[in-house]
Amino acid sequence: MSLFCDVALPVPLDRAFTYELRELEAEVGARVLVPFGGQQLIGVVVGVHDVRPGPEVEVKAVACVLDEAALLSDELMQLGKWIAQYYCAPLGDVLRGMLPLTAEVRRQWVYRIGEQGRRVQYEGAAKGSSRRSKLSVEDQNREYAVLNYLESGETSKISAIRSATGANKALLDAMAKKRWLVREPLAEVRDARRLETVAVLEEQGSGIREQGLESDAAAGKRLPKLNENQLAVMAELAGCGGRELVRELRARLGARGVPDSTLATLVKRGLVRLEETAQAFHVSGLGNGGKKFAHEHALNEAQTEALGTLVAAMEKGGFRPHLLYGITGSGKTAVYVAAMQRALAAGKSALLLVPEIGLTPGIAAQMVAAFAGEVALLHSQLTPDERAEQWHRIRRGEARVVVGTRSAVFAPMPDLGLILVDEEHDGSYKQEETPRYHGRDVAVMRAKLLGCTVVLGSATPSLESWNNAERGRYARVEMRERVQSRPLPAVEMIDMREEFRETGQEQMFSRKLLVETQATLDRGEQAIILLNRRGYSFVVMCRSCGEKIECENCAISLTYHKPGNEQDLNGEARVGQRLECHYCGYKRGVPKACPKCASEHLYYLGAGSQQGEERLQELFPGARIGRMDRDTVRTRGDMERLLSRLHSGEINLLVGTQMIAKGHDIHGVTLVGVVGADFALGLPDFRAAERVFQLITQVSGRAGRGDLPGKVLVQTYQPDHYVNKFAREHDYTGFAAREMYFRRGMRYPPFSVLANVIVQSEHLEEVLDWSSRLGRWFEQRKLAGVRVLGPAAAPLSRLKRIYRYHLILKADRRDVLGPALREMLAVMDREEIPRRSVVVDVDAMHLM
Ligand SMILES: Nc1ncnc2c1ncn2[C@@H]1O[C@H](COP(=O)(O)OP(=O)(O)OP(=O)(O)O)[C@@H](O)[C@H]1O
Ligand SMILES: [Zn+2]
Repeated sequence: MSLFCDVALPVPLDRAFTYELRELEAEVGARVLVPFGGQQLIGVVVGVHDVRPGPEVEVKAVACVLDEAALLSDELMQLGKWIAQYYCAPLGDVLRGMLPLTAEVRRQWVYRIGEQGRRVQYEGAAKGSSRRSKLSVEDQNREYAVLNYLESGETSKISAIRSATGANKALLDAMAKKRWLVREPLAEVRDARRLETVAVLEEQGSGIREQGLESDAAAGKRLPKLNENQLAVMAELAGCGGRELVRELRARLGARGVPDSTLATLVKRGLVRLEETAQAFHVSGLGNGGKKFAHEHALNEAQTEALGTLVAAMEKGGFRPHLLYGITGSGKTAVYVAAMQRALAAGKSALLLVPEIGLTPGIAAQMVAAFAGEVALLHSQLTPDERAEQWHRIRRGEARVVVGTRSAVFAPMPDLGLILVDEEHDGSYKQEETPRYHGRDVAVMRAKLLGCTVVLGSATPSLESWNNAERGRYARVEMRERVQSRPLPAVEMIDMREEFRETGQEQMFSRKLLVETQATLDRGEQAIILLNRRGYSFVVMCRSCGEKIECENCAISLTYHKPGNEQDLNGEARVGQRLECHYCGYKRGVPKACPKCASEHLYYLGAGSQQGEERLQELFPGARIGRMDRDTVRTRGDMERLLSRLHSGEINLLVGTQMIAKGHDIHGVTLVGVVGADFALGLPDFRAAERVFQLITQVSGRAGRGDLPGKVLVQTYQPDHYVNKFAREHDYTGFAAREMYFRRGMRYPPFSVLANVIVQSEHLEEVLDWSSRLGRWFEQRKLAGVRVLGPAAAPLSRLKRIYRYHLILKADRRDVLGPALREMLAVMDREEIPRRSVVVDVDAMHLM
């Protein structure tokens, strides 16, 4: 039995803390509860030993060991340490992110009587309760009751105090504030909830549905006591086949202003019953729009060959990274499924990472169809309880197939034999908070530690991965044809400068796009149009003073939103027209005059998806239009409903932001329009061209996936830009070669390694001071092989009231960048620049 353990805590310090075990036993990789700076924190044991720290350190005792055995395997502990090192992040933060088990520990407060409280109690008893107070007599009496109740000095939970005295939390906290009570956190472990509640429409209730509940007051007449809210609940339930998770139901109805209590009323009246279900997962819309699921296809030649390469790698064993470059519609999913089946057959488990399950629910359905009960899904819309439940299932080996977003790369799978990363180029794999790891790169590292096969798949690989393949670090597997020899769509560029010259008008849509859209709809086919900004207009400018209306908290133009049938972000009431900040969510009414010069000539610029929808409705009154953006799609459910209306053909014209480009496989789409995508070419970020190329290629890839060939029209002001030229030819390889040439010349990744160091504070003076001190230090230090750009104001110079300056570090080699950053962090500590004020973003995806 060891005397001490070293614990990694989620605090911004690059070190572990030593605690005394005092007869407790703790394994490396287990969680413990320990006192830290006046609170109790959960940390992970990273070492046990008998070496007492020096006398200058006060060693406290572990309060509680939360896990009998290690929760994190050796392999995951190693991976965590690698991440901490590589991304310069505190190990405690990394490990906390790897263990999604917060649900198992509920924070609770306990109270005990304080010194001041004793005095008051004594005085009160001596003089009677005549103290002057703003409180009601009732509350004053309650306060005394609480003091009496806690007289013994023991701590007590809020629930116990409340039932004894009637005091609520606000009253207790107010007492703690005037030091009558002492408030302490109590962390307690409980089992993750295993059950979910489902609402089920009762017989009597479904009868109502058949009589046409949704449409009219008829149902209301027959059952005069059902009010509007109750009818809404019944209709929603009927709409999902008479059964739905209560959680989902509440979310959807809540968004329409129906209170939670309505469901309870219906239960009381016997129209709905509640059932507990052990099934934490619920993949609705399991249909596949009449198409076959991935696992039902006999693989074609290219797919068979790709699979052969992957299976051979798995059989050989060892670390084998692959880049699967397969054009849009080449059938990559079927190859993933087949490879995963082979891994399972060999007694291994398989992990598939996807960018955002919510945006491509198709993938979840494909996996559930192929692997049924063997699948665990991990994504951001799980509640903490569900996440914990899945985590344990996976760890017990009950789910040998895991499909999930970024953090699923930490899934505690035994015998992991295959890791797949779909759409490996997607930016959402990068976590934009500490630890700022890249899920794809962590996947490759995990495969390396385990010695297993890893496959990165994409139609538009990141230049980093492409370069790794060119250099032979990754084996390249290619699928250069669409399934069933379907052609890629013809891509045509429409020069919007010429369009303006010829029509003399600035129009959102070109004449050609309108003609082709009409023809597509007339033929009974579907069209989608990309307008990659949400809202109505994304700039409101004053014609007199030239001022753009900006957010109060951010250096960002506010976006104008018209009142729509969409709900407000909290899912509450409907909102009217407003200006909204897309960074911090700040909203304000629409001013009549310029806030700066009071001129009434406000000018709305830049068409967003909401305006696109409105214009299309005017231009094509007969079209059945749908819109897909963050305003219309809030939950997985929203996305599923929208996609099923597309698959069924109920929607024949879809407008939306880049969400529409994400992996959707809608066979009726034959026309894709791209509007205003080259705006992003001008952004001050070295990945701008790569992103625009990916976007155009991916959205083009949605056309012609069924029996009919597709066509793409790209409206642009720069038809000769190389991005547009290569996109027109579907020439990824050509684009990559050209872009590599620039990157090499400018020494940008993949020809250097880069870190963005962002200095931030609410106070501009601090930001200026700290960033210039860091800048001077780099200048004097003259690190060999490291170039430092800046400090300079970040392109987004203020976000959420925080001022931002940055330094960009470029290094030739990884092994000089890491030490340079760590030295900088040490200097910051010496100079007392707070660690939380400096963000170190290694391999930053955005330099904004
Ligand atoms: N061997 C096959 N024969 C016929 N159809 C197939 C075959 N394999 C896959 N498909 C179908 O081809 C379509 C495209 O497949 P999938 O969605 O996997 O493409 P993808 O390569 O992932 O493309 P993207 O990168 O655009 O998402 C799907 O409808 C799929 O069911
Ligand atoms: Zn803002």
